[in-house]
Amino acid sequence: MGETVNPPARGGEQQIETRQSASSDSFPPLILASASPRRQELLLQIGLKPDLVDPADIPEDALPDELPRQLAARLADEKAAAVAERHTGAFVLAADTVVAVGRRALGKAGDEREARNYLTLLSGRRHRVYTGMSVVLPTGRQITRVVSSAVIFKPLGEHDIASYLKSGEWRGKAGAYAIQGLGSLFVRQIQGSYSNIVGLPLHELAALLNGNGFDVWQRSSLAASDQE
Ligand SMILES: Cc1cn([C@H]2C[C@H](O)[C@@H](COP(=O)(O)OP(=O)(O)OP(=O)(O)O)O2)c(=O)[nH]c1=O
Repeated sequence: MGETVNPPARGGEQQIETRQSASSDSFPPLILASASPRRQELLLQIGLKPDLVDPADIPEDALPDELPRQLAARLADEKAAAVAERHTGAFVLAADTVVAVGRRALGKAGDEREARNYLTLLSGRRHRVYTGMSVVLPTGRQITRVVSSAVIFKPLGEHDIASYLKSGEWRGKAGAYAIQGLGSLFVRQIQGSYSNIVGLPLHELAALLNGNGFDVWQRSSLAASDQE
């Protein structure tokens, strides 16, 4: 399988330097179908540098009566499928993170007012974070999984909310907060995967990849080079 990926140029696409290890040149490329810097950072944390970042551009609205878990799965699935159409013979990875309060899904807030509503809703409560992840394999087969974590927020005062909104951190984050940033000040407890809340559940991703022909230890730049 060739390692070079030369898709047609499009907005938001980012060519990443070639892989570190010459031995990896024969591997099918890894394409990250995501514009989220968090997902790139999480992959780098385990030594995986995508060969290409090619974000999907799909509408992210929920369908009538669609539950948060289903929404996360469907969007991850659609993102991976859309990008895989542009690339063959690659591992194409996409994800979608949704914050859920009961049956209600909170995506990214559109403006400060909506962000305030979300934070008010989350204040003093336990909620769930679902990340759907979907991988299209070089064979064309697609695998989608959803991972769920629970988060308990402390009760938020007006000073907390106003200051957080002013920080701007809420932008582009499901549920209008970032656990990896100032949002951590609100988090009393979590149950389940931390990386899942940030946007990509690393343990479950590795299990999925390892079980489907992508050896994470072998492809990680952080693992010993005699892993070949
Ligand atoms: C809950 C939470 C979400 N998030 C982020 C992860 C995702 O980037 C974002 C949810 O939006 P997503 O639609 O999942 O992802 P995205 O639009 O940023 O990128 P793409 O669709 O191209 O993959 O919220 C955090 O960074 N920290 C958190 O604590």
